[in-house]
Amino acid sequence: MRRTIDWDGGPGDPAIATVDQCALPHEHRVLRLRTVDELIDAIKRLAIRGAPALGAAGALGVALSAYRHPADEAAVRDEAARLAAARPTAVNLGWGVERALKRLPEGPDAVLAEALAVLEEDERANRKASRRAADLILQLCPRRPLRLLTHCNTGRLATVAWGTALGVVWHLAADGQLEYVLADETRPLLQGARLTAWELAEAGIPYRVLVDSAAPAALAQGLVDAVVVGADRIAANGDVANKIGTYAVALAAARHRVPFVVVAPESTLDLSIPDGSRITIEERPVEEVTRFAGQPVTPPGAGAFNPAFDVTPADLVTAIVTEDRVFHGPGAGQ
Ligand SMILES: CSC[C@@H](O)[C@@H](O)C(=O)COP(=O)(O)O
Repeated sequence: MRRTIDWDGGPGDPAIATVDQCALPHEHRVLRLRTVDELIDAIKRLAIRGAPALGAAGALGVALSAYRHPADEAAVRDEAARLAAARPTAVNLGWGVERALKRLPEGPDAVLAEALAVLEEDERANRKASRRAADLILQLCPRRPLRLLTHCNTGRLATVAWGTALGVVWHLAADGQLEYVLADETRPLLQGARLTAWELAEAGIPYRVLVDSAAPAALAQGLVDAVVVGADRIAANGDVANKIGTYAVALAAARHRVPFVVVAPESTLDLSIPDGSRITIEERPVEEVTRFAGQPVTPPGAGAFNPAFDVTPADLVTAIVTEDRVFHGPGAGQ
C-alpha cells in the first residue's frame, strides 16, 4: 500500500484501507474500515493519527457515509458531525469532513472525488513544504552534514504519503546533507519510538531514540543543529499546538539558540482563532500514563494528567513552513 490511508471501495462495497498504526513496529497490518463507526474507533485508538492523515480520514469518512446512506442526507450529516468530533485538537479532521460535505448535494461520487482530491493535494503539499523547510534549515545552520531532532511522528504514517517534518529528513538525506536524526520517544504512546524509528529504519537513515526528557540534554551537549516538528493546529498569531512535549523541546531549543522549525500544510492553519489559548487540548485516558506495555506502573488508583498536545508560543518558533509560505516567528532571531 503506497498511501497510509486510501479509498478501497468496490461496487456496492465502500471501504477505507489504512495502515494500523497501533500494530507498528511489530506488524505492518492494513485495516479495512466499512462504516463510519469503525473509522471513528480507529481514530480514537490512534490506529489512524497525525493531523494530515486525520484530514484525509475525515474526507474519506464522509464519502463512506454518503455511499452507505445514498438517500439519507441527514444520516450522513449526523455521521459527519460525530466523525469531526472524534478528536478535537487537529484542525485537519473537521476541515476534511467539511470539504467533502460541501459536495454532498451532488451525490456520493462527487463526495468521493473531493476526498480523493484531498489525498492527492496532501502528498503534493507535504513534499513542497518539506522541501522549503529543508532549504531554510540549510540556510540557517552552517554545520554539515546536519543533525536533526524531532518529536512525535510526522512521516508518511502521519500523512497520506511522504510526511511533513520527517519529509525534511527525506529531502536532506537525498541531498547528502544529513548526518543523523534524534527521535524523541514521545510518551505516553511512543509515536517516536514506534513509528518514527520504524520509518527511519525503513529508509536506512542513521537515528537514535531518546526519552523525551533527554532532548534538552542533547541540545545542551550541542548534538542538534535544528529541531523540526509538525503541528496539529496553528493559531493566527503563530502559536503551535503539537504533541505533548513539543513545548519543552522548544524551550530548550531557544535556550541553546537552536532553530525550531514547524512544517505543516496550509490546512493545519486555523486563522479563525487569534492565539493558542483557544485551542482545545484533547485529554486522553489516565491508563495511558498509569500503565506501560500493559503493566501498571503506579499504585492502584493513581490519578494522571494526560493532555495529548501542548501549545508552543509563537515567540519560541523560528519559522512555520507550509507549501505556500514561510512565516518567520518572533523567535526567528535565535
Ligand atoms: C504531520 S503530523 C503533525 C502532528 O499531527 C503530530 O506531530 C502529532 O502531534 C500527532 O499526534 P497524534 O496524537 O499521534 O495524532
